[in-house]
Amino acid sequence: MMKTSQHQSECPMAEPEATRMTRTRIPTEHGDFQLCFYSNTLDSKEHLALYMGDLSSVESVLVRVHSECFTGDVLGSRRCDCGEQLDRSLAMVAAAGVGVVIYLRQEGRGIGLLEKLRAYNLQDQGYDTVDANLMLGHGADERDYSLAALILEDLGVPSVRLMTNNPAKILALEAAGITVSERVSLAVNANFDNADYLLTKAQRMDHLLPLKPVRKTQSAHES
Ligand SMILES: Nc1nc2c(ncn2[C@@H]2O[C@H](COP(=O)(O)OP(=O)(O)OP(=O)(O)O)[C@@H](O)[C@H]2O)c(=O)[nH]1
Ligand SMILES: [Zn+2]
Repeated sequence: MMKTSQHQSECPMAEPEATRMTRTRIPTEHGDFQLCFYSNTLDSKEHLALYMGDLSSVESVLVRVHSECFTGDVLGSRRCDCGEQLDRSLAMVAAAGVGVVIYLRQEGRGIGLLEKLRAYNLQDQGYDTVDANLMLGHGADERDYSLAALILEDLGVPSVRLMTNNPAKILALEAAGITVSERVSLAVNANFDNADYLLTKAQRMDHLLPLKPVRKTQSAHES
């Protein structure tokens, strides 16, 4: 699908558009995915979608809308649950045979990597993940899901079974025109390094997390 944005500068209120630039096969440990690269008229980031199977073969498609986390996704940082969630969502799509993982470049809940790293330093001084963002002059969560909705539209996916623990993400996708027929839990095990962070997400950001106590005497390398 090709959409153009030639009138955007003349009309600042124009609806955002996403354009699939190319698609290629990516073999992973979970099987072969199709990777789609999107350009868009909202920002200059490289948003992506990985999918498997015939997306028109099911009424409601298993979907993960993942927000970029360099530290968690690439480095395997234990400060958060992102890397494990990404891996688990790919595995769940592979097990289902049909599904999509959208990879939105909204690092640090939209504040970017530099500011997220500064927020980590504040968290090491005792502030939680919400207050650290606020102290840096940001909102607690600055993400926007309109591009995820456009990507789903491009893939012909109007209805999703969304892998998430975040009720705000469900509401945002529905506001953008996507039907969320079901929430599929994507909880991962807490570890010594992310237990407080997950607790804050449950208590201050309403994430639906079944939290088990983590022994504080545990080594940082145990789970
Ligand atoms: N600003 C900030 N961003 C963080 C922090 N920890 C993780 N992130 C970012 O948070 C985003 C992931 O959001 P989460 O709150 O973990 O989860 P979610 O996507 O809202 O919800 P789920 O769908 O359940 O995963 C990624 O962009 C991470 O880079 C933090 O302490 N501060
Ligand atoms: Zn993370």
